[in-house]
Amino acid sequence: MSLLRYQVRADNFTPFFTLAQRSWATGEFRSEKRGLLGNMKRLLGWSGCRSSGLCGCIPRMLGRNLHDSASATCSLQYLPPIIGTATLPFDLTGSTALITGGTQGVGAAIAIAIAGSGGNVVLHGLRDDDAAQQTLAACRAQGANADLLLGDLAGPTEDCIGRLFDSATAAHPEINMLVNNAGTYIDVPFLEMDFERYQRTMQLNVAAGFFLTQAFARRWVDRQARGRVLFTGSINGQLAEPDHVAYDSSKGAVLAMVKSLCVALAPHGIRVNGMAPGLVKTPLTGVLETDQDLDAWMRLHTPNGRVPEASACGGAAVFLLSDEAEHVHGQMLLVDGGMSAWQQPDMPTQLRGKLS
Ligand SMILES: NC(=O)c1ccc[n+]([C@@H]2O[C@H](COP(=O)([O-])OP(=O)(O)OC[C@H]3O[C@@H](n4cnc5c(N)ncnc54)[C@H](O)[C@@H]3O)[C@@H](O)[C@H]2O)c1
Ligand SMILES: O=C(O)[C@H](O)[C@@H](O)[C@H](O)[C@H](O)CO
Repeated sequence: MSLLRYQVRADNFTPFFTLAQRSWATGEFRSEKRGLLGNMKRLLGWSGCRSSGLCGCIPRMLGRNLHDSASATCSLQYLPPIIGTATLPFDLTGSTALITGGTQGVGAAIAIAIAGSGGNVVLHGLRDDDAAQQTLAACRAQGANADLLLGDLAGPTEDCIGRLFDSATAAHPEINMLVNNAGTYIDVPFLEMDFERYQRTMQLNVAAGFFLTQAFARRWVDRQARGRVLFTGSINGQLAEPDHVAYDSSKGAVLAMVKSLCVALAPHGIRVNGMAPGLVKTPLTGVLETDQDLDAWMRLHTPNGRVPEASACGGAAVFLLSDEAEHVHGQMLLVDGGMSAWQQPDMPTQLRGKLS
């Protein structure tokens, strides 16, 4: 049993703190959970909060967001107003994520953001190459334990999922977050699409995430562990493109799966959400680096005028995985610069004028 005395300015925690904003919370916190007090100190350090020699936090936050069986007491003291806003750290300390397709692109950006938020990562990818090694190094540079597992998730479902699940849980039994990110698109006009390419798209983009989530959910339910699952969807799960019928169908399925899994797994304490990028720069969309016309067209059709690096997806992923999103279930968060909010971006102004 360890003891932490705390004194914290309440306006640093307004999202959680329903009491008077101009106040100090002081009190004691006892925990039997190893490492939790260290986490609390780190959390408070990050939020720039002043402490009374020792660090601490409000009991409500401890009880609700860290799921600890801790006891805490609290008293309040009225203080003059303090100007400034809180920054809330999304702390993943003590968590380990398996990220499929985590070696490059969007998956690597998610991995690096998780590492930067205190979590550990197990990257999964098709090959061990320079990109994979760079991502591992970037995660380790942030203090994370980082491992790499390889395998092809577009193969026969039970074999490839079973192999990844067995090797990941054998090496990292503590995995409590699954990021189903690996995906591919095959850009073929609908009338030319064949069964083999359709099936490969669906196997990787849909079936792999379905069965990997099932394997981890069974494990977490058995162990009464609160797992978290994040899918990488796409804006194409909600908006169509002519030559993307298989891809769009797969991402539409991911959107529906996030909602269905939420309903199936929330009663077990498992949270499932998705993050849907618009167009971001990754090896998959490498043409953007060389094709100025395409890049310019995409900027023109994105309200914030940007086609960002994949790192733009990291913050949304970390938020959805964090305890700060504890009541966020079954959502697909679009990270698209506003593209999906823009109705008929191609309509010329003179035609649009006729509508008004
Ligand atoms: N780049 C974008 O603009 C964009 C936009 C929306 C959604 N997405 C989605 O983001 C996810 C990642 O895309 P990206 O752009 O980073 O792609 P990418 O090609 O840069 O990276 C793909 C990752 O998946 C892994 N992978 C590929 N095929 C695999 C297989 N058969 N088995 C196992 N792993 C495999 C690769 O090793 C790599 O780590 C995908 O689900 C994609 O649909 C990307
Ligand atoms: O999911 C994705 O990989 C992206 O959304 C792409 O499909 C782009 O949106 C499209 O290529 C632009 O036209």
